[in-house]
Amino acid sequence: MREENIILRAENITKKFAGVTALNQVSLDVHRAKVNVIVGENGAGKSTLMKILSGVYPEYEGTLLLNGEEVNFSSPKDAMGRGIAIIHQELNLIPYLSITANIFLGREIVDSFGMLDFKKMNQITKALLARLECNVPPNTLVAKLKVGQQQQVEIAKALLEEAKVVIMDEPTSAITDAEVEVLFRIIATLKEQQVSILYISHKLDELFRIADRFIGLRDGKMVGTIENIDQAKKEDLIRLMVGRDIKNLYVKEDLPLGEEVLRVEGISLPKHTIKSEYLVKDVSFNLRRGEVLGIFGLMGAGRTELLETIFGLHSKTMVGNIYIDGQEIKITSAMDAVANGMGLVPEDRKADGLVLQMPVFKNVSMASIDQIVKNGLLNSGLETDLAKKYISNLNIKTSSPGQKSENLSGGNQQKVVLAKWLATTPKILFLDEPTRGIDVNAKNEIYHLINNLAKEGLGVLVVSSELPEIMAICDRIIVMGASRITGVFSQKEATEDKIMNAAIL
Ligand SMILES: Nc1ncnc2c1ncn2[C@@H]1O[C@H](COP(=O)(O)OP(=O)(O)OP(=O)(O)O)[C@@H](O)[C@H]1O
Repeated sequence: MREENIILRAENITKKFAGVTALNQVSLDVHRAKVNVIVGENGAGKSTLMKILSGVYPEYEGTLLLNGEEVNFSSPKDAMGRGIAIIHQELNLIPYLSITANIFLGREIVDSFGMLDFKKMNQITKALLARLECNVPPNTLVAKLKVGQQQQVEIAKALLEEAKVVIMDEPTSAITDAEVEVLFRIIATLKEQQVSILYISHKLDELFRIADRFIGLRDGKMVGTIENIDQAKKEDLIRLMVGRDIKNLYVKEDLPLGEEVLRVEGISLPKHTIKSEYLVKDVSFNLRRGEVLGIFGLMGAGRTELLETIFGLHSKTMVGNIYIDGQEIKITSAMDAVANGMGLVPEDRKADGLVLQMPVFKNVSMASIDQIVKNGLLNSGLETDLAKKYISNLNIKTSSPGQKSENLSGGNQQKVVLAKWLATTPKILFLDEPTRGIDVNAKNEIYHLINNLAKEGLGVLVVSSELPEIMAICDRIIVMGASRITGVFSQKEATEDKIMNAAIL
């Protein structure tokens, strides 16, 4: 690669946190006007590296060169001023400001009287949004936008600063398939405009669509690159990430099923705003011990709302009946659900699953107080042992059980939420997108774990929007479309075509 085609170079970058070396002598090049993809397992150091490149962490060892010139960014603003923008997984917009106000925050245009020139700012915003195929009026409040559109606003912000390098950290984790297509077109246009992209994602299929090259990180070290994408196979990518082949990507064991553990009949959930419309409409199914039942649907199909309704989170507005072990029960809160042997691993781990400020061991034990209280006193030995067991079983990468949960990598935070619910030893487990943000190796581990839970007699209900995942791990698949059930398939009958056709009914 000729020097002028390298926009950004990292030389021997080391970053240490208390007790953890997140990056160890990492050297790599970012190629100009290419999609440079960073791959690696959970905790490999990808996000830490992106944060150094974008000025979030000004303190590190080693050297950064931008267009051959040494740089040291003191803040994200400083990096942005030098043409490096980052689009974080959790978007950073202010919901109750307009798109224009968000885009121009801190660099507002004023007219000759010193007044904010909204006309001009709206015009520029409109033009930026048009470049991104987003036709929403610039004065729309950000709170009213879908996640995909909010991401487009973040990209528009980067374009306004004429960013030369745009860093995207798992940009497709919360957007619809249609929005992913728009994002990929935007990336292609940015490349034509000589913008360089640094991209992180665990979705291997999408990476093959957009990557120009792969850079592998493992345990904080740079392990190599794949430059010749056309000839690369999925196995090559997995080897780069994990350091070995993962043979036999998981397929569910065919286990004998036990008695019915859960049955729901006629579950409906009206919308708060318009009572004649429904988020969940007349859903009935049963779940047996040892069964892994999948719920597939496109975004907005009502899958998450269905799980929440059964779990007692909408008890005031729901209708329908719930039976556990053949007995009808009324569940009016999450506490009721837990007392009746249910566990729910939610989709949004930061909002619903994890207290980020708390150490790992507290998050693990939080829903299992009865197991760690002896004679009315909390037994901290039992509490730590419980955490250690799950840290080991789920292979959670943390410097110690006492580490603050917010310091764990995204994928490892997800595993802590899973541990919290497994520790309650439920008989019915709801998993909502359990492997979002989880690397290919850990995904396999989680699939085996689900299988083992089923073997022990749990009934498992899994919501997933990844078709290959749902087809590999479930005995039976319910498809939802427009708030109702539109198809049910056994693992043997299910094909991608049949499931997709039912989902878009
Ligand atoms: N602020 C922090 N304090 C302590 N340790 C940290 C901090 N930030 C990251 N780490 C640790 O550094 C390592 C690398 O984390 P990083 O978030 O960069 O991984 P990642 O490759 O982005 O993982 P994922 O795919 O799960 O998002 C992990 O072991 C993590 O626990």
